[in-house]
Amino acid sequence: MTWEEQPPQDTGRLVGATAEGEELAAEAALRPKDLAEFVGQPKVREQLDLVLRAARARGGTADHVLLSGAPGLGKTTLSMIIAAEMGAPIRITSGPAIQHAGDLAAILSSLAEGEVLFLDEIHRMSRPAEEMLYMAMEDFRVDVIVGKGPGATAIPLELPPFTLVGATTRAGLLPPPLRDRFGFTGHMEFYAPTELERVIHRSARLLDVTVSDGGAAEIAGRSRGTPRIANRLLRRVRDYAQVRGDGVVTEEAAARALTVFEVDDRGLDRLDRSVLEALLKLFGGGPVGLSTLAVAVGEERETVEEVAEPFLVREGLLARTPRGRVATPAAWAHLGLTPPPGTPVAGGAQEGLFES
Ligand SMILES: Nc1ncnc2c1ncn2[C@@H]1O[C@H](COP(=O)(O)OP(=O)(O)OP(=O)(O)O)[C@@H](O)[C@H]1O
Ligand SMILES: [Mg+2]
Repeated sequence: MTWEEQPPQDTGRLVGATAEGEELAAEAALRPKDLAEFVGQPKVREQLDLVLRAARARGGTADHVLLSGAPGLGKTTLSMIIAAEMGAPIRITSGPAIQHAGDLAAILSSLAEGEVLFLDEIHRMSRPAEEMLYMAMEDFRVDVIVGKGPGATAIPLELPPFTLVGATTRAGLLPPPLRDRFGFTGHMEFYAPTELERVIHRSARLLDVTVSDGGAAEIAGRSRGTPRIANRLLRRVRDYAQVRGDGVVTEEAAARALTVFEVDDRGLDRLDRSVLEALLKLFGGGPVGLSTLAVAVGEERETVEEVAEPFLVREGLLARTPRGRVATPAAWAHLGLTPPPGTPVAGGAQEGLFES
């Protein structure tokens, strides 16, 4: 994928992992400000803590950091924490915003010493900008090209030392020379339910909402391992508790609210359930081709493949096989249906049915 192409977005879904518009302001208010406040990701937290402490002790600038992980897991939040922990200002931009090398040169040449440059969606930067970045990261220098054709000259420009923090949801798409120039890569994992409960309790305090332990657990279980979704569900459950209850988010209020908003106890929404239901009820659990499945649920192929399926696969409810999509026993159980006799058993039992 290059910077021009965009995957289908899942914004507008209550359980969508991406965010835009007004929600970004709501999110900013809930961002942890330092590493101690940042919940979960014990490995990345410990590694970053060492990297930053060492840099501070040396009185220098921290090495470049690459943060990779699915949307909503805290990459932007961590980049701001890195700046805060280093006592440095932060400049925020993104791959798609930098189309020409000149755009990048302008940003780089205006950085202050020690400043953190946060480059979101770094895998979507244009090729010429990427090449300029290599030299900037390694030698703190860029060559600014003046003029065109045979008369063009490269004017070297010294840069102050800075820390590049790159974020990507697709680390595999980064060219190796770029990946190699980061001193440290933090891989963000999906959060465990108990970690999400802590995120929810923390956000509830900031939003001034009372949430019981049961209420937090109920929301956490439906949040798909993602703090962004946990915070969003918390806001909707708070609305429900305020209008239909006494404002307190109990286990029961949370379960009822999320039933109203059609997010089931495993975090599946209407789209996910309709894909699963079609697979089970119309096609006996598969295998069925993606296009047929998409027509059956009245969605675009890409929507089914890129918006609904990844989570269903991650949850072990659906498998992609060379012969088509297949439901797992867990899918039948989740929808409370009994597989017809002779249904292929998932879990690799049938040879050739599942991808290696
Ligand atoms: N570890 C955490 N502890 C508490 N809150 C968190 C944590 N991680 C993320 N959040 C909250 O989740 C929301 C989304 O986080 P953030 O914007 O950092 O995700 P992201 O990885 O940058 O997502 P994207 O890939 O869409 O840019 C923010 O409101 C943030 O406060
Ligand atoms: Mg982000």
